Amino acid sequence: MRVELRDVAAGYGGAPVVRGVSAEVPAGGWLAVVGPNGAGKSTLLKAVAGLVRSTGVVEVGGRAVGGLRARERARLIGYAPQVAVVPDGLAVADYALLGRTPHLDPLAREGRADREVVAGVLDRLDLAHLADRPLRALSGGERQRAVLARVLAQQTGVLLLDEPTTGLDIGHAQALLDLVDRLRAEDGTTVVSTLHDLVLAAQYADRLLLVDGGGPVAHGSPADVLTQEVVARHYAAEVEVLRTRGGHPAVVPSRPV
Ligand SMILES: Nc1ncnc2c1ncn2[C@@H]1O[C@H](COP(=O)(O)OP(=O)(O)OP(=O)(O)O)[C@@H](O)[C@H]1O
Repeated sequence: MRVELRDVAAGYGGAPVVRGVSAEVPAGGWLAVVGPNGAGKSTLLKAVAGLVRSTGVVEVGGRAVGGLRARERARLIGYAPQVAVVPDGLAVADYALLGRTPHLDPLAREGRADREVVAGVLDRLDLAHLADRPLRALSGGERQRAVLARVLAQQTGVLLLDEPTTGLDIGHAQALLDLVDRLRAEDGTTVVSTLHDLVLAAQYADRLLLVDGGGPVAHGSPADVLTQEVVARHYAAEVEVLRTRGGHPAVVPSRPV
């Protein structure tokens, strides 16, 4: 499902905190929104999710997000916020099952097929052994994975993931991004994510959008966007740009000797 943004501005009531953003993400594409703290990345994602007021065009599958009812939106778009508020007492599996709600008839209960979807997602996120554990009794990384389990159980054509790897160790971060990548390749799921980790962003996204001060400053392939000068200018960081074996740029901090 294609995502299209044209001259999008969004904010919280006062002056827009992000503006002038245009991007097209084809079905099965992965756009990573990167940029320094406070640049407007999360706000942009919320605008695509229809959760903050925006102007310009935000379309998913050719439909304006602002015109969709909440239930309809939840069938098309799965959104994982950077910091999710979760019902602490709920068990992991029951929480993930909430992701099936938009697919149920009103008043209907989840059926076997829904439980199977959840079991599959928990398995793939290494959460199966924690299925009955209340959310309050999870580590930070386990909790983050539970939030993603709910969103993946929603089985939407578009995934909006705000810093999905925060708090995850390198193995779980990789497993999560591999899983999302598989959904993208096999089901044509379209992904828009924010990612602070530029090494991961360059390996998984096919396009990067660099936002600074609320506006887009670079847009293109990871190799085009992640140059030493661009990163130095917009992050005020001393970095080197190495290459991975797969040819992806790997931005690493360069400590003065
Ligand atoms: N609910 C809100 N009300 C008012 N201003 C907000 C709100 N949320 C964020 N902002 C402001 O909007 C600007 C952009 O914030 P946003 O969270 O989009 O940045 P970000 O690029 O995701 O940052 P980070 O990398 O730190 O997560 C910041 O100046 C922030 O202080």
